[in-house]
Amino acid sequence: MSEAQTVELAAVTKRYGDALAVDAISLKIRAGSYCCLLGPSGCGKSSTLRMIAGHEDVSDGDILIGPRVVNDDPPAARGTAMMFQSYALFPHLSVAENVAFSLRMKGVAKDERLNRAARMLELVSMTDFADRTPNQLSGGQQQRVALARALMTEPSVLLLDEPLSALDPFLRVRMRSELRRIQSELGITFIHVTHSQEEAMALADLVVVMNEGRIAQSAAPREIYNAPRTPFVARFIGGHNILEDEGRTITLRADDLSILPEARASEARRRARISEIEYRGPDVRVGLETEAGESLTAVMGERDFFDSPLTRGSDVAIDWRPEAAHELSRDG
Ligand SMILES: Nc1ncnc2c1ncn2[C@@H]1O[C@H](COP(=O)(O)OP(=O)(O)OP(=O)(O)O)[C@@H](O)[C@H]1O
Repeated sequence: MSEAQTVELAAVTKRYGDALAVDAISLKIRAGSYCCLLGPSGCGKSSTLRMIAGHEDVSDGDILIGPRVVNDDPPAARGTAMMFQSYALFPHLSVAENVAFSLRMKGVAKDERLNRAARMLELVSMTDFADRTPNQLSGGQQQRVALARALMTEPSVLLLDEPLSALDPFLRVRMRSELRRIQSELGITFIHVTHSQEEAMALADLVVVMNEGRIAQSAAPREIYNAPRTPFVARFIGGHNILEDEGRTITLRADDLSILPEARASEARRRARISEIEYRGPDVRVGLETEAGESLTAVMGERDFFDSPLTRGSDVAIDWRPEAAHELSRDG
């Protein structure tokens, strides 16, 4: 495998005609790290990935891979490889031949290319399927083959565009841990586009949350979760309340909100009425309407909830530790 490389974006902009898809974003991705570009549909994450790959021109700004500006390099000269959402395997070739295909194009001798393909199939735990054709594989298996094929070119940066979105939820979680294992075994840089905050949290060293062509926040998953910077980030990653408190806009994790008996209202920060109770297995989500008309959510561990169950329509008091509140900046 090649050596891992840093990827740096310096004020990178993408326009399609008059439409601004990516708006002067700057970002440094450490060599050998796992980065997730996260955001809702249309926020510019795929355009960003395609510009790094060289499948899309940069309208403005620079893309650096390692020390080199690659804006004008063709995709094959960048040391990147791309894995797509649709696996695009050749139906008439065996798994081993699919994986070895890029080497065949380069004129590498058959023995050597099949040897290298075998090593790659071992990495993705597909050795036993080498002689099958793609239509004899499950979705998850096809995806491993596509991953092995992308890695055959020995990229220093692997780009993955929604690689798990076609899988059922069970397989998605399994492949997620496989991706992480493969990335740490190879030690190369992975840049993975997703709209799933759960996927980004589980995989990434660096989560880059995008909104309307800009970076809303880029940080380690725990920092994003514990201290979202803007209302957009807090809403998008979920599990947070946003409220006005003492002239500030603050965010509070739903599991940092304590529900107290109404009798303790004098020592609590808000009075509220329980509007909804949702059982979710490991925990229970409690919807609350405060006297001031705010809709808040508390999440309690399943056992804690049933130690002293609450009922819909009852009046309670709510409180939080001061250190659980984080002040938000404005969006944009
Ligand atoms: N080839 C194109 N021509 C014109 N506009 C485009 C093109 N590709 C993307 N766009 C627009 O640019 C914006 C960003 O698109 P992009 O595909 O990068 O977003 P995304 O975050 O990856 O969304 P999704 O998750 O839906 O793929 C969108 O408004 C989209 O409509």
